[in-house]
Amino acid sequence: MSLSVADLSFSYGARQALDAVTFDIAPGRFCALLGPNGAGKSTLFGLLTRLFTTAGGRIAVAGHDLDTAPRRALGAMGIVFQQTTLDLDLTVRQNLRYFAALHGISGREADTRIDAALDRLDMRARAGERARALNGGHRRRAEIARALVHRPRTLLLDEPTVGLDAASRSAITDHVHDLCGDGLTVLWATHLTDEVRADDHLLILHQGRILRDGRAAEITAGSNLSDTFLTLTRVAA
Ligand SMILES: Nc1ncnc2c1ncn2[C@@H]1O[C@H](COP(=O)(O)OP(=O)(O)OP(=O)(O)O)[C@@H](O)[C@H]1O
Repeated sequence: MSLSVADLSFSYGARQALDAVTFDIAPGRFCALLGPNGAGKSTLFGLLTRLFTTAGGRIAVAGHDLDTAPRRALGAMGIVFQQTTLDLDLTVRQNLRYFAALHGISGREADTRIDAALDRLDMRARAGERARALNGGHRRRAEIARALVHRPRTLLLDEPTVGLDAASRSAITDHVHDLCGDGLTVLWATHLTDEVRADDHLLILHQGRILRDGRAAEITAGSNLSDTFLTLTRVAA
């Protein structure tokens, strides 16, 4: 499995944010983690990226246990956080070069990888522009390209379309779906049902618990996802 999470629980003091969360994502799959505000998506991302830790449960990335082999596990992961982390005064290429250097990649090898990552997001023509000059959608694409430079096996994105207009949102959702299939696995957190496709692996998270885990089309069973999601999250509220 590309990403394996078993029996993960987490509390902020008395408030339980995750309750025995368990799922596996197969290599090359796009997995949508769909949950309303407060479902626990960011908490799960915090644990996956080791921003914080919890005593119980287990996380493995590309077979590497996050507790016992954190460098390998984190090295197999690309991460795009909700808030932008580009240096707005640097060009797109400089931002990616800086990130590559942090991973010990420099010189011609870095440039080759950066060009390939920018091509995957259709961003090569923007490489020389300062991040500040880009619109929100292109900044996000630059960040996604940056997260691919070290060739991760699994890409995590925490609500990557927040604050974007409809056209940029749809373009980024398409781009990231296109990234899957050649071995890259994606975990995409969202509260927007229109970002999920029928063939996606879908996890519905509500109040810290996984309510559904399967192919989106099977979960909706002919109904539309928005209705299914509202019904599920209303019933369990
Ligand atoms: N630092 C904190 N201290 C206390 N409770 C917190 C803290 N961070 C989150 N919570 C609570 O934990 C639960 C899960 O929050 P989390 O931010 O993980 O959800 P989310 O699905 O990412 O929501 P959103 O879409 O609003 O970001 C919520 O009930 C939230 O109020």
